[in-house]
Amino acid sequence: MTEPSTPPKEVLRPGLLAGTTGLVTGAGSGIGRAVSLRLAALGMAVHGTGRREEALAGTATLAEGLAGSFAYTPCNVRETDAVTALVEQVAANGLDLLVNNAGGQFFAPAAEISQKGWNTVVDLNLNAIFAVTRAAYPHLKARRGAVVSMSLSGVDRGGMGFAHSIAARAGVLGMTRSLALEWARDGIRLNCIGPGTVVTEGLAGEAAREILDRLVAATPMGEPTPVEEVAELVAYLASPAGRLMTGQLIQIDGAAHLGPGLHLIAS
Ligand SMILES: NC(=O)C1=CN([C@@H]2O[C@H](COP(=O)(O)OP(=O)(O)OC[C@H]3O[C@@H](n4cnc5c(N)ncnc54)[C@H](OP(=O)(O)O)[C@@H]3O)[C@@H](O)[C@H]2O)C=CC1
Repeated sequence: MTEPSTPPKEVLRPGLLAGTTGLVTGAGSGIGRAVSLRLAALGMAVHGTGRREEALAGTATLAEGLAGSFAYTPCNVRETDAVTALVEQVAANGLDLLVNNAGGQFFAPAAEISQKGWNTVVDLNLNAIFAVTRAAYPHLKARRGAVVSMSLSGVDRGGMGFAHSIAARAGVLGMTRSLALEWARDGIRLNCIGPGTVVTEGLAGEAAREILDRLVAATPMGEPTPVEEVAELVAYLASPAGRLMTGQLIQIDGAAHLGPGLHLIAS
């Protein structure tokens, strides 16, 4: 059998997530937008957040006509009180899925990361995730829901150029595994996804071309991870088929985590 040149990226059945509700952070771009659109296509009522209203509005436009829906509220997830209030508002009528996707970092050798820069990245990629997840807990418990947190390929082995981000996301992995235990009898499942290189806004420009080329060259399968394939994995984890999957780091990265390492500075 010959392989199709463009493999199908959508394998889940229509209507799979009808009647469910989800919250996606960072829903206005990249992976978060693709995840939101796929969940809505499968019937979920998705609520998205992020700082830029126009980006969220763009996702809403793309979601028009899908089986589910996409609504949004701009919010900075680093503002703990605001994001906690948002979770309460969104989850008031039930919450089946939380996708902790908002995140990011700058690439720098650790010796050049200021304390403020470190704190900013840890606030975004760890502290905000705890705040949102803790606020979501009673609502997820009521619906035996799921949490998916976007991490990095190779997060458990380290990488050069983003010590702050890897430290934060390794913290999220530890939190995920701990809460998978604490909340197991509540029926709440928590997992991390580790994408390899994903060509989104941050890596799509000409200036980022060299970084992208280096990352793809360090990926044994020799290609970046399409956003649609990350989205399909999130939907799978939200579905009944993922019922017994919890406490895991699932790397969707063309074996990048087994390769030479995805380093953003030279050794
Ligand atoms: N692209 C890649 O190669 C990889 C990405 N990842 C991770 O996947 C996730 C999505 O990244 P990707 O789609 O590529 O990148 P994007 O930059 O497109 O997405 C990041 C999203 O997070 C939102 N965000 C950032 N800071 C905040 C904040 N303080 N409050 C609320 N929202 C915020 C942004 O929205 P806004 O600016 O409007 O606030 C944006 O929508 C990130 O956690 C990223 O680190 C992991 C592995 C690889």
